[in-house]
Amino acid sequence: MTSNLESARITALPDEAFYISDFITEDEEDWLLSKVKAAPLPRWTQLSHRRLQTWPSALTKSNALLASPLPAWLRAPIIEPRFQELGIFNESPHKTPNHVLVNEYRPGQGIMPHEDGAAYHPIVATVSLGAPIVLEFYDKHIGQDKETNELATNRPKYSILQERRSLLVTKNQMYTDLLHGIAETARDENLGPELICNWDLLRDKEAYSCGWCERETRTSLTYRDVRHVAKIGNTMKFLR
Ligand SMILES: O=C(O)CCC(=O)C(=O)O
Ligand SMILES: [Fe+2]
Repeated sequence: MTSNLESARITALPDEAFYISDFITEDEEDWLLSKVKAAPLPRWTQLSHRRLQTWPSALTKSNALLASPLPAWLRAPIIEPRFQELGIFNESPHKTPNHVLVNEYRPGQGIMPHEDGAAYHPIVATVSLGAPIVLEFYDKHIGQDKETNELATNRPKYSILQERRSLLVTKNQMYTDLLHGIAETARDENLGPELICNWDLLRDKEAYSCGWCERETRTSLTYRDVRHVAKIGNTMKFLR
């Protein structure tokens, strides 16, 4: 896949991650946000620190997806043609994402460091809408830092600033060997070329020249390929 994405590579990272700041237009962003808002309230799962929609549906207990197409508004123009042109999912089992999470974070909200696990092929493509946010990556091992006595997981190993309308692709060891999370804060701080791995690829560095950014509501569309798809008629064994 990487040939078409090579200019978007985040070279400060040891394994594969790519960032495209202008992935969708402002009109497309407005339209996508209106589609997210148009979903009926029961589509949302309210968690304590964010809310989310799961398309086409939540995975079964055995981590299978019940075969069902993604809605048209999540397919075009993001998958067709843009992901296809970039070849992002060329190496994944179904050659296309079949599952999308819509996460909405208000100021002060976030997601605890976690890994996405074996249900998905290790490629994640995230489109950011509405406002910038910092995604942080942590070592998996919880150990004590000898100098500071802090738990190692308290400090991110890498930080990526995701601007609104951007695409972030992470794969392989970024997926399997690290945890990722979003701090529960009203303000992202320490923004600058030292700590933000994709600083050179940002659309608007000036906006962060003060070193911080006040959070506003940020919505993400997280595209992945679920490995196991259960066809209708064959679903009963997956539902058990
Ligand atoms: O909102 C994001 O960018 C991250 C979401 C995430 O990590 C997840 O839903 O597993
Ligand atoms: Fe995640």
